Amino acid sequence: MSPTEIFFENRVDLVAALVDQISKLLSDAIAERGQASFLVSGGSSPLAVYEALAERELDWSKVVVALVDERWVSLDHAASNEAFIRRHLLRARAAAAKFIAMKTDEPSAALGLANCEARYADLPGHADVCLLGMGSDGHTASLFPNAVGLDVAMSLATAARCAAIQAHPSEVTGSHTERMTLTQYYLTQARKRILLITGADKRDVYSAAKTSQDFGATPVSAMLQAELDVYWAP
Ligand SMILES: O=C(O)[C@H](O)[C@@H](O)[C@H](O)[C@H](O)COP(=O)(O)O
Repeated sequence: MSPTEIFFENRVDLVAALVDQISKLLSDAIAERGQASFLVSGGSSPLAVYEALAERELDWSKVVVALVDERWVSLDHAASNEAFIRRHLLRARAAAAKFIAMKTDEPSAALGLANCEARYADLPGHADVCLLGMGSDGHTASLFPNAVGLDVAMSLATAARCAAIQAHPSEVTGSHTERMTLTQYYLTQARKRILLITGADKRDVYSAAKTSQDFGATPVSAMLQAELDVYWAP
């Protein structure tokens, strides 16, 4: 199986097409199953997508939005993915959506894991839409290269949905090495997986990741083994 590549000449066209696609998937899920679930990434790439989606007319009260990953910081911290999603997606019409946060009161992701898993148990076995990003180091979600906890997070031997991660400090992680992530297992259960990447550098990282079998060094490669739509623009 190889990824379906949906490449654009510019980011404006990419955002318009992706917003149309996600709204359609969420509306179809509501029509078919009475509710929709949307797994969302942080990072900078999806900002314009969330801003536009929030204005879309769909029955947001039937949508559950849940994080793909989180940095272990409080809600008032600039690096909080929860704060990012609340600010850019859970506003306007989308303010009516339900939201599942990852950060708990426990001092570490490992200690918060049981609580986080309990929250995510409210989601269906197959989320409807999962929007992923990718870092220049080949991470996706918070599946970071050679991180502590990566083996558990990428193990397909359990059906756990959440995993605690300690990434190595790098230019990409900065000081935010303590993370919670959805597991590879639960990410790949989503009915539609979308990888959003922009820029020439990330296209090169993606091209190399497509053929890599070293999932520990390039975790996004594992996601590229399953069906996935890749949205890219320069
Ligand atoms: O919170 C996070 O760090 C993410 O969810 C992460 O996996 C992100 O999607 C990539 O790092 C891409 O980030 P950018 O969009 O900022 O390049």
